[in-house]
Amino acid sequence: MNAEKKIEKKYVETPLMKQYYSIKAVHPDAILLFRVGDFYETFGEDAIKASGILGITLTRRANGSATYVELAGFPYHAIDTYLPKLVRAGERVAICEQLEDPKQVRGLVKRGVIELVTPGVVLGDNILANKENAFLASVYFGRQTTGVAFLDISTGEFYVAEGSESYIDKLISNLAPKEVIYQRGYEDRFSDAFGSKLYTYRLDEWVFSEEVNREKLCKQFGTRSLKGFGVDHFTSGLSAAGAILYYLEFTEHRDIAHITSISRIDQEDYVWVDKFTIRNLELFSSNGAREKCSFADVIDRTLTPMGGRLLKRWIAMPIKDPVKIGERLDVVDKFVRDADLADVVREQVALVGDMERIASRIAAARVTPRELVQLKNSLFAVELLKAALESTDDAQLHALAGQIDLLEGVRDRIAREIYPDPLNNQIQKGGVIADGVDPELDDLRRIALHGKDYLARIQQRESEATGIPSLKISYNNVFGYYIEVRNAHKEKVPETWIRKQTLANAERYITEELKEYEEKILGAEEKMLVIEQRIYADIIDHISRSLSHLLRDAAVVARIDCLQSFARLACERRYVRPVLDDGKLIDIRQGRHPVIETLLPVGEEYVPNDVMLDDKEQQIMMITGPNMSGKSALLRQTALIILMAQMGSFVPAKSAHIGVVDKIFTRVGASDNISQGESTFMVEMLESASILNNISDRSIVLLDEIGRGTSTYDGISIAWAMVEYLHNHPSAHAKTLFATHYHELNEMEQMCPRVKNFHVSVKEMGNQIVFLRKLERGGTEHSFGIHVARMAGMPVSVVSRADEILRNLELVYGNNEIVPSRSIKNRGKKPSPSVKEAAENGAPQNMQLSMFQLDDPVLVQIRDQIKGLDINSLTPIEALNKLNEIKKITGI
Ligand SMILES: Nc1ncnc2c1ncn2[C@@H]1O[C@H](COP(=O)(O)OP(=O)(O)OP(=O)(O)O)[C@@H](O)[C@H]1O
Repeated sequence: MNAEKKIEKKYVETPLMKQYYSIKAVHPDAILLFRVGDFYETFGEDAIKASGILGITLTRRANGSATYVELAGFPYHAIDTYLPKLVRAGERVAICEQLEDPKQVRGLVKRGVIELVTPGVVLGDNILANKENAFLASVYFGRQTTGVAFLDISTGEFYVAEGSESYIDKLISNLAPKEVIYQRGYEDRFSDAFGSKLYTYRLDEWVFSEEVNREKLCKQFGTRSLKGFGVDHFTSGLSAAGAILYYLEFTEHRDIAHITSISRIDQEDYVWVDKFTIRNLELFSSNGAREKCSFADVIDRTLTPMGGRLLKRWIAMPIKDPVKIGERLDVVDKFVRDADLADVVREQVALVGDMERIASRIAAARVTPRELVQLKNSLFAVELLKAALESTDDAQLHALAGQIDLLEGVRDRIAREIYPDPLNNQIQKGGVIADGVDPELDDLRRIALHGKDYLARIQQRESEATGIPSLKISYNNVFGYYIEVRNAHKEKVPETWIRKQTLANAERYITEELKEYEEKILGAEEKMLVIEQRIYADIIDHISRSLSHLLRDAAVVARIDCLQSFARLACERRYVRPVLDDGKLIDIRQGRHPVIETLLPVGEEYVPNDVMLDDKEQQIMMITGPNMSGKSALLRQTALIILMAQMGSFVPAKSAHIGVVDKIFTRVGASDNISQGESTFMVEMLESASILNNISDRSIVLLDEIGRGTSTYDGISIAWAMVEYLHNHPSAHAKTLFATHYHELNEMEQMCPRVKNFHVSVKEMGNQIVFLRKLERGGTEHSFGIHVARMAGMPVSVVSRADEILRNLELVYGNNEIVPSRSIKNRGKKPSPSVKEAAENGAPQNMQLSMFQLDDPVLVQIRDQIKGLDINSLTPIEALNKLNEIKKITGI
């Protein structure tokens, strides 16, 4: 370590490295891309990391015999390729530029960090995904509540909320931020509340000062208070929101005029869809997944990036107000019924570019000429869209049209002043501002243009005068315009020409005339660039004044895009309009799974099913059925249909009546939290506990194979108790679909009047079973697990051994099931066998006493008679023999 320090010290001695280390000291946790000439260089630890992530060569720069520093760099123009890779790898990247023109300065050039790119603060198109928000979240643990704010700097969307930590956790799952900032010192609390998978950054407590942050926000929005945004009463929420503005400054993102407002997220407005449900319903594909077959992928018919992003939010945050849902459905309905209107709308929406991201790039003065042209085209399309909506007699559509601002001033200015197809996409290179905008620019262009003819004329004249046919006039940066002559004609070159360069088979010369011309033309080029840049900056400044209108238009287009997407899907897939109300009934007729039905092989039809739930007759549907029969699919499709209805979409069913739901809870299958040190079963119990603790009478609960992760007895007991709890809860009759392999639970129907048994039907054909996938009333007796094992290609010996064991067990218990757990079944039901009965029926060798009830008379007697014997390992027959022996000896 000491040796390394020494090495660094030596480097500090060179002026360049001294400068490097002083800048690096300000950004110790970022990879510093240090601009040196045409290269970005990284040093030391940064170089080791960068070379690993980017696959670029790592070298050691020697400094004397014993000292070195690692070095890895890449050409500056490759930054668009390399920066996204570093950020995607979760690195923070500080871009350090030369702030002076090296040609103009002697000695060391001034350098400074111009931008700190972190996973949550990204503006570059090449890092951002089109249809995905890139939120930065900020969490503040306040005294009373926890506050949270979300900002997507690339679109200007800014939200604030506060509440319990589990609510904030839900919001974090809904908006999936790329980075979360929070107070230093709260590390344990943060990971307890939100897990350890998020990319986080900690800031000092003072950054979250409520008072300072209120002021900061008002300044940003140009208002006196935050009342107008309806967020004035938030305290910890505003602490979190202000910290975001601080963080933007900290990362050198100061051009944020596009952040014009903040909206609050109210818990009461949205359906509770937590991270378990997002995962269990496979709402979104995980990052980097190749196969795009999540729910979001399958239903997305949006045509704009804005629409795509909004759709994701609608999926994760469905709404609860039947009136608002009805407003969305009305528009979808209109598009479904009026195909011509839908076509016109689609045609125009498809022409609209990413107005939100363009707005952010205008604010940061990074917008490219082609993006401006795209903005102009978008505004023309928006005009036609508005006209199409106004041409209808629909009040909703009129209201939407009313929110559209045509921004003619902006649109016409771009149309007038920027070439429709700019020659360059960088204003620095010119060829962007149209003719006729600036008389001086036009004049200079004429000179430059005629210059070309002029050069062509000189070339022709000299060629004729010297008799050198291949003579060519070209330009390079070193000595400007020159005449190139092939060696074969060297002798014909006039004496007045000045030789500048000798190539392998040619010579290059300059002449007085060319020099003069060069000064004139180069001066013109430079002047033109200055003028073009000035006009461009003025156009951007003009548009900057309309950013809030631009963003409002973008929001309307996004909304229309989502609604047309729903309509298109409804037509493609024969979806129907759901009926929503405040009632407690859920009645889905012939519902289908929106994803599975699209993935079935050709020729296979999805089997639709009915699901009816209410709070009086049928609160809990207990669904049994063999493995693979379709239980999970049925559970998920029910949740998805409810979610779609509350998003405002049509649904895959023949009809659907949905009494609005406030929370969708799901507990399905294994989880991936095992890496965090929790067992599968622990995760199952944690999730189940969270469900039971949060249900209301408007909730829908999906429980799939609860108890599977533990022993049969424990599993059945827990499952049974959970159903009882759901059924008997005094105030919350949460509607529940309960899929299980434990047929014993069918007995609950007799004890709990709102529990109803169903099974997914199959047909047995010899050794095979055929899945009919139809949901039918009543329970089942068989698991067919061994059939499924056979179908899966298990070795024949295993399958037949399993068959044999099953038959033994059936023999012992006299029915199909092994459930000695009489604490559950005792309630007026036929008891499971006792140790004595089991022994007399010839219990198999693998049956141990631990499987019986603790108060079994044989067990009690043995325990009383033989202290210290490990009776659990005995079989029932051994136990009975032992007991008889003892009785003989003791004579009891
Ligand atoms: N209604 C249906 N129509 C057509 N195919 C279906 C239907 N339901 C399910 N399937 C198909 O059957 C497969 C298995 O369904 P699912 O996973 O729901 O079974 P399961 O009963 O939950 O099984 P297990 O108990 O083993 O988890 C699905 O992946 C799907 O391809």
